[in-house]
Amino acid sequence: MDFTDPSASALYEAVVRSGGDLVVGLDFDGTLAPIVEDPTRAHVHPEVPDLLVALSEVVRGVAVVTGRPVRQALALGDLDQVGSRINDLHRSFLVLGQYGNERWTAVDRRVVSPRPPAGLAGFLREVPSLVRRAGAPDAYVEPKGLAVALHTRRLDDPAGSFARLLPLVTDAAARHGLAVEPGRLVVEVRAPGMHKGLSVRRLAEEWSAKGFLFAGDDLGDVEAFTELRAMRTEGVATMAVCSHGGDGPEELEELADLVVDGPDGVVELLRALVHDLS
Ligand SMILES: O=P(O)(O)OC[C@H]1O[C@H](O[C@H]2O[C@H](CO)[C@@H](O)[C@H](O)[C@H]2O)[C@H](O)[C@@H](O)[C@@H]1O
Repeated sequence: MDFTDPSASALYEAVVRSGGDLVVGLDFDGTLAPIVEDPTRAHVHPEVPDLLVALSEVVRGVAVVTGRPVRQALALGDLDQVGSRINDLHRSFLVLGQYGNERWTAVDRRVVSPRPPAGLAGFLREVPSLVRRAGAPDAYVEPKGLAVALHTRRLDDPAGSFARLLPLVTDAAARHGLAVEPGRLVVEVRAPGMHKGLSVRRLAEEWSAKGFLFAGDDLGDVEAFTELRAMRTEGVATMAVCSHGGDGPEELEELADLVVDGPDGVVELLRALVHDLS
């Protein structure tokens, strides 16, 4: 792997030195799977399944940490099958869904999840009026069990619709005691209190990580990147990788140690990691 930035190169070498004590956390959409118009058709890059298995053999653990419900990520990423293969090798693999609220491990093979937040049913009743008032009546509404995501990517004016929808949704979510998670032409409403930063911290503790590499592409990954910075001051070798593409947020790029070119770039990096750790 060629690094143009010497500080990224030094961080990568430190992460590689953590070897068998390294944890790799990977976001799903925009990181393992290219962004597509229809969220039900977001499949992982074809090399991802084999790479996750190969990676699991040379690191302490591999985790997919996503805003998606676990079951969706398992289906779209063929991750159930990946989990079986990794389990057969007696290595560690898990999927944390809905920003860490749901958990699935290759050993237990069942989704552990809390109940939907109390305010969600009330918020859902308001959705038709919210999208109408935002001039986005055809926004795609993605029910997620513990949350709901409102997508504007397939509308005539995706960015304008998103900008009009966000304040209305933020106000309604607050009235129902819910949190708002804006993303790439999507705004999600969910329970407060959990985010990818906490997920990263707990994974590092669970797997006694001496190194942690995390790759993500969206605002929902900001807390994970921030947590990696904190862990670095505590002596853990960390690297935050931004999977750059199209409408991804500048804020994440600014926090990143390395910016790669979308899922293709993530795959190239994971390939290098497997090679350098073997
Ligand atoms: O944490 P992630 O794995 O990145 O999940 C975040 C959200 O991703 C999905 O939406 C995004 O990807 C779609 C498919 O490429 C795209 O159409 C949409 O515009 C993106 O925002 C997913 O649908 C959401 O539920 C996730 O929360």
